[in-house]
Amino acid sequence: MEKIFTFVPNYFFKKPKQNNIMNGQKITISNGALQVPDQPVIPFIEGDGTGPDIWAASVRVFDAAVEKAYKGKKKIQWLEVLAGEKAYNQTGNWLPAETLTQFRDYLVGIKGPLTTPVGGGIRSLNVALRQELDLYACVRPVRWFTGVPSPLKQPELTDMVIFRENTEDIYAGIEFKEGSPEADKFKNLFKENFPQLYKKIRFPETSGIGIKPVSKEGTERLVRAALEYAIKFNKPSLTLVHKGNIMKFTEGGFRDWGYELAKREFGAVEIDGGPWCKLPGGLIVKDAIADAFLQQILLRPAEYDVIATLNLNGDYVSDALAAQVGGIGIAPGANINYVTGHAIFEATHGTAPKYAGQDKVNPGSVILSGAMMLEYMGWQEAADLIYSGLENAIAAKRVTYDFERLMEGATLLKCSEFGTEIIKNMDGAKVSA
Ligand SMILES: NC(=O)C1=CN([C@@H]2O[C@H](COP(=O)(O)OP(=O)(O)OC[C@H]3O[C@@H](n4cnc5c(N)ncnc54)[C@H](OP(=O)(O)O)[C@@H]3O)[C@@H](O)[C@H]2O)C=CC1
Ligand SMILES: O=C(O)CCC(=O)C(=O)O
Ligand SMILES: [Mg+2]
Repeated sequence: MEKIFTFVPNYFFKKPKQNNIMNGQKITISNGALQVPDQPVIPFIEGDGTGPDIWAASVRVFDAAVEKAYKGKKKIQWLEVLAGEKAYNQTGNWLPAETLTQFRDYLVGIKGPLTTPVGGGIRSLNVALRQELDLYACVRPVRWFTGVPSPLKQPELTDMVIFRENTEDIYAGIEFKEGSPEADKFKNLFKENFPQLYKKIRFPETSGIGIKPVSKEGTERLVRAALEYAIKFNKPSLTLVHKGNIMKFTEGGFRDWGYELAKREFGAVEIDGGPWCKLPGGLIVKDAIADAFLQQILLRPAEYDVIATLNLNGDYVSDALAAQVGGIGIAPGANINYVTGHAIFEATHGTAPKYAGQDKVNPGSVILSGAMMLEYMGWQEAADLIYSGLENAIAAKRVTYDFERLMEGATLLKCSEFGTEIIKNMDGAKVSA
């Protein structure tokens, strides 16, 4: 992967402020199980754009939920780590090595959104974090909370969990810029070795070139995680989403390797000669071509439960599905390596730069990502308090601009006020998560 570059030596800049984590301990993993101390140190990245507003609201919610659930017995010791514009301004480096070290050492972390310029400039820091820590599964649950405005007549029928492959595909960042010496060199190599294929490039002189690696190994670990999730939560189906009719050896490979894994490791047998198959417990493994899938999720969402897909498809599907249940203001996610236990939780949305510094946007996605993190840590009671606080705030129609503009009779709250509203409404009632 392309390295994130440093322009200026670190010592030239002031050191980032360190939090007081004196009493904190590391989360560890033993025999595949997380060991979570009562005062875990959790690194966080505030994020660019609207990130600081969202983080300020979210961290108050996390602390209040933990305090209310455990009455001081448990407490998160937050450790700020730098990435993005704040890191560049303070250290001259967009993604300091220390940040990666802290996420590696402390195992579980959370982040706000980070800016990626279009066209030139640095490559995505979000993608870099996932690749450097090998967080191969991007897990994005999509479900409707009662009262959230939605363009669908029956938004409650959309209840899916996306498992997006997070380390391969065109996100590997292997690209050659049109007109560059590297592009010319690559095209010459290609022409020499595959003259017939080279002829298929419509405008070879003016083409930028990208490479799309998709491996059996990468597919299998992602599909395995999705199948294990589907079995654990008794889901009726898993759908492999791909464009394998066109990209036969990458997206088509993903589909074939997914089915093979289901049969080999999970005992699936073909239904009516395949390719759909069924696990002994009844779980159906099926597949859908990505374009058709995007219309099916709107027209027949109830037919889909767990989705396993490649990196780019997963990116598109995440925002499309989020829109069905209220938008990306309320779409959480996690980047997880289920073998090492490393995980970084983050929203599906980006920095929403036009709203930066206005204390305006919905902090719900980061707050729900934090609730996912608490569940991952086994702190279910605190997570449930967050779910109940959020559901009650929405039921009272006291919401941020994205919901308020679509709800009748709603009260418009700022980002920070919505955080406070969630805290006030944590009633401890067990809700569906
Ligand atoms: N994981 C990450 O850190 C991600 C980073 N990015 C980066 O973010 C930057 C901006 O990307 P962009 O394409 O504008 O996408 P964004 O997700 O940042 O914003 C697009 C639109 O989504 C809505 N939206 C986003 N966040 C919220 C929120 N918290 N509450 C309510 N509505 C919200 C807004 O809609 P409306 O205008 O209707 O109010 C906003 O204009 C880019 O640099 C991109 O690379 C993008 C995605 C993920
Ligand atoms: O890294 C980015 O800027 C975009 C990432 C993204 O869209 C996503 O993770 O969903
Ligand atoms: Mg995206």
